[in-house]
Amino acid sequence: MVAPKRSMASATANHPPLNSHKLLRRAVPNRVFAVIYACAIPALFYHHVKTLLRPSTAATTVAALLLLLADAVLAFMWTTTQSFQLYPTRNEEFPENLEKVVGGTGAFPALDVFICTADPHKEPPMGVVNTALSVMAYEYPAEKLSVYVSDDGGSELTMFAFMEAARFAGHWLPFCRERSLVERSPEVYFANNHCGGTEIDKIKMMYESMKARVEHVVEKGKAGEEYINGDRERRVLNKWTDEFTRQNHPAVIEILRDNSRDRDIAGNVMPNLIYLSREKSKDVPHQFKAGALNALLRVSAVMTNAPILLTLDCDMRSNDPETPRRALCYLADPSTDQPQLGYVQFPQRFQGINEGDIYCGDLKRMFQINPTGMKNGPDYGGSGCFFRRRSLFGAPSAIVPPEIPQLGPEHCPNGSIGSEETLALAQKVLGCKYEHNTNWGHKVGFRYGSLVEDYYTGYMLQCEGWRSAFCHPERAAFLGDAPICLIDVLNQMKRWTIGLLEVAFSKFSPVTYGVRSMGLLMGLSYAHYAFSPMWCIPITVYAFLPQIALINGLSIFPKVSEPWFLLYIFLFLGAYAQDLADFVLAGHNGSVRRWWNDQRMYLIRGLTCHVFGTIEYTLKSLGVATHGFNVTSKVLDDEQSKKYEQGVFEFGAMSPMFVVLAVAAIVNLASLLRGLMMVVVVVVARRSGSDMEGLVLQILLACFGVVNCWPIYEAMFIRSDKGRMPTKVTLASAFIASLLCTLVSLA
Ligand SMILES: O=c1ccn([C@@H]2O[C@H](COP(=O)(O)OP(=O)(O)O[C@H]3O[C@H](CO)[C@@H](O)[C@H](O)[C@H]3O)[C@@H](O)[C@H]2O)c(=O)[nH]1
Ligand SMILES: [Mn+2]
Repeated sequence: MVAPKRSMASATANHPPLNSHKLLRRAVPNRVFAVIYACAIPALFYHHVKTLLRPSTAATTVAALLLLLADAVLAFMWTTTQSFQLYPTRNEEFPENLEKVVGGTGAFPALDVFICTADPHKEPPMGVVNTALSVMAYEYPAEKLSVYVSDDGGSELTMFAFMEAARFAGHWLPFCRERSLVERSPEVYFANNHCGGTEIDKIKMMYESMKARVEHVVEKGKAGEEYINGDRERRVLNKWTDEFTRQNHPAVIEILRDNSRDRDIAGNVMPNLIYLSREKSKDVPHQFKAGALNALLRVSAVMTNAPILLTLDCDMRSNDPETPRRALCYLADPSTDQPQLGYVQFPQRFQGINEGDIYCGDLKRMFQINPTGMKNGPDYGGSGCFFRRRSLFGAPSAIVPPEIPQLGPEHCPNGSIGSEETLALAQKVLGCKYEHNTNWGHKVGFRYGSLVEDYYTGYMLQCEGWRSAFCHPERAAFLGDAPICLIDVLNQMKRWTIGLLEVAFSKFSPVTYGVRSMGLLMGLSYAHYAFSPMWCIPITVYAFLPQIALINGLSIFPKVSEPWFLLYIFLFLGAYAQDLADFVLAGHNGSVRRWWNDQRMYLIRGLTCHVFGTIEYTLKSLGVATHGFNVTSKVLDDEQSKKYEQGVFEFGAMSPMFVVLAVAAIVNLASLLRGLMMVVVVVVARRSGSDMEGLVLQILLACFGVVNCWPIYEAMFIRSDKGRMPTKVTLASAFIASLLCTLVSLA
């Protein structure tokens, strides 16, 4: 599979390799294909110009102009995708050599783990607890491991859950180690291990009773007296006074486990576990997740200041206790460009995706395929990323020191994490006004200004000269929850659309600033995402224009007998075939069925979240509206889960996005029927098909649209369950569709 010439392993004369980086053989066909395709594109534009110059009616001119615009966007997007195709690589790690190279575990660097949560109702505390327990149980020296949980929900429910978890951890961690468990999230472990044994039963009961208590408290919205364990817990929960609200509260910081003091039931050191909720005030913008991460960055600097950090979303549990060692294969490798390696990104992988992955929840292209092709390493994905702390403080060559030395990456915290002095400073750096007139969010830490703070931060770090490494072991290092409800998926993508456009049209746009800072290919990679909302232009044009033209008997594409016809076929099939090949070759469930659903989601997004996100972005830029970070729900509704598992689309919500989808579905169906009728007339009347020749591409396109829209027809006309398309949406769409077709025919 690999071309040995370009392979680079990290071994030197002195030590065995920790990782290898190889160019895949498919680089050659990819490049050849890129050249051929690149020649076909100008031919298409030549054809467009010729069509435009021909004398024609107003309708055909408008159609030709729209097609030209759509194809120009497609050509731009194609160009950006080439940045992932020319250098496809594969990395491999050799953690078995780590001790030999670095020295024993005693020489491992300390590791601070950041877990973000923001809403106890959308992100159930038991899920967050499981994530935290799974990383506390990492196969890593406990005296070097600290887990920090940031709660932007400022919730006593989450606090309560963590006090319970801290106690349970004392039993759970030795249990995992003694048995060398691979699965260290108790929820998943107990769900998969039925065969008991007294000890397993005992700890399982302990877990179940903790879970019941936490869930009960969450349901009631308050920890009743009977759930509170001792004075200390009471004191902690008393911080939640009546004035304490989610948007307005003082900073809370609670050390739940302290590795200088606490031991598990087997007498081993336990990792630090720290809960914090930064100060919030309605008048001070809190910068969403980026703000939370910067608060974490500061508090951890004051307390432990580990040189390596791991960021995790609250639903991204560890699925492999060896993961930090894998990350060290890059971060501790003495033979790579050490000083420039800023972070190691593991792909976000998801649990509970249905067999066909109908909503493209895997986001395989974004998380698994594209990162392998980025020349300077992948972008930052928000979760499952090990950073070198130093990389968040300015370029590799020029450190940007924070406003107080205690926060700097080189500072050595002395004293215990619970000392009065440390806690006072921690409290101070959690203040909501702390960042005023500092570099936080601009030159230091996670970057502000985009709702996709992950993408933006990785981008800015790479512009500064940091590199990154992609680490994708066979067994997923982390597993998270993907939204399983179509409207949730679309709303998530709408938030991303807004965030990406914020970067695309900033002074740091990848096409200008990015290309200048990182070179053409890396600039294009980032441009591919920043401008991805532009997909909505060609997708909307191709979903409506040819179909409406067909209904009106207007030909807008070349005839079958013209050579241009073949050009269209090549461009379409060529792009699709390459896309399919990429998807399947990437492995990890790369079935043709999943690919088909993946491409359908591209079309759906193009008609919905990209359009609505762009509108919201524009309104925001004009100062008409604002938008926040709408946290994706991680709650699983039983009925919805069942539906999802069966692979049935869920439309049971009133949303303008569904109206657009339904209109497109109806227009495509009507157009296909009209086209087929015309064919039948030609055949029955035994006329020559020459006047049909110009409509063949349009009929094929309508057919493609209809096949893609199948779940929408089912939801509109066949299903009767709760997840069907609301009747109001269907009626409104039918009305709009007919209006659209009539208006055009009048024009
Ligand atoms: O004000 C906020 C908002 C969100 N979060 C946390 O951010 C994480 C991601 O939020 P989620 O609703 O799950 O967003 P997703 O769209 O699923 O997340 C993707 O997109 C985000 C950017 O939009 C990235 O931050 C994430 O890492 C990436 O997985 C969660 O742990 C939240 O608790 C906060 O801490 N504070
Ligand atoms: Mn998420």
